[in-house]
Amino acid sequence: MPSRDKIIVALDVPDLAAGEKLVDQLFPYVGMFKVGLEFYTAAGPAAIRMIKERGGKVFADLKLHDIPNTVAGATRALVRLGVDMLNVHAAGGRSMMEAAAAAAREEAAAVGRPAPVLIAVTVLTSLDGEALRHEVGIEREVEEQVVRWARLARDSGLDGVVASPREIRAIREACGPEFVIVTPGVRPAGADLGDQRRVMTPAAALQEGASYLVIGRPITAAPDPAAAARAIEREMEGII
Ligand SMILES: O=c1ccn([C@@H]2O[C@H](COP(=O)(O)O)[C@@H](O)[C@H]2O)c(=O)[nH]1
Repeated sequence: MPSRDKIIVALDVPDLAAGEKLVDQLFPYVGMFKVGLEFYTAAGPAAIRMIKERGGKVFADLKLHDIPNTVAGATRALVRLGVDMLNVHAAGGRSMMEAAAAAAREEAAAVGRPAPVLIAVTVLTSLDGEALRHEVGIEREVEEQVVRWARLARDSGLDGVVASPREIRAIREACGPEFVIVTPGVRPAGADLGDQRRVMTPAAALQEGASYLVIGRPITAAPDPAAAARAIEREMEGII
């Protein structure tokens, strides 16, 4: 897979015009874009349609987390919008994830499209072990909790997980080579970490076995986003 197809650019922008500008700058170099909470809340389904109209793929990073019936309904709506990947929180449990998987499968068949890749968010990459234990109240090491949720996601019929690059090896060992591992928390050497806590460079994340890298601010906040994306791709070329 060429490196451009391994990168998912996080469009964390306040309005449709800002999203359009970035997609127009980046689409030749990046194949998939992530619409997350900020962009979707600001622009709604138009954010997804704008990317699809330009030929890009969409990861709807809405981190669904609710009772199974509600998550199934939201999943069906996202499938109808034509997203290529979407996610739910593993913390929602088995019934919720099974409901999402069934809804994705059934709605995709009903509209005659391939089912989107369905993944579960594990431990947010902004949390370190200290915060997981003392703030969230989970008395396990981060890696152990991530693998626990990855197994649950797999057993609930999901295709993969969102996790930090630091847990990739353990997830691969537990869930196998076909399991999709999407990793935010990616920072080129020397880049500002911002609110991220569990990070690796793009090349290191790829070497660990990531399926896709989610990269936002190191590309979108750069003076020339296309140049920043291409520099990251060049760093990755040597690994693929
Ligand atoms: O654990 C998670 C889950 C999702 N994200 C999202 O990824 C991007 C990362 O953006 P950067 O600017 O590269 O930090 C962002 O949209 C998050 O909502 C995550 O970071 N960690």
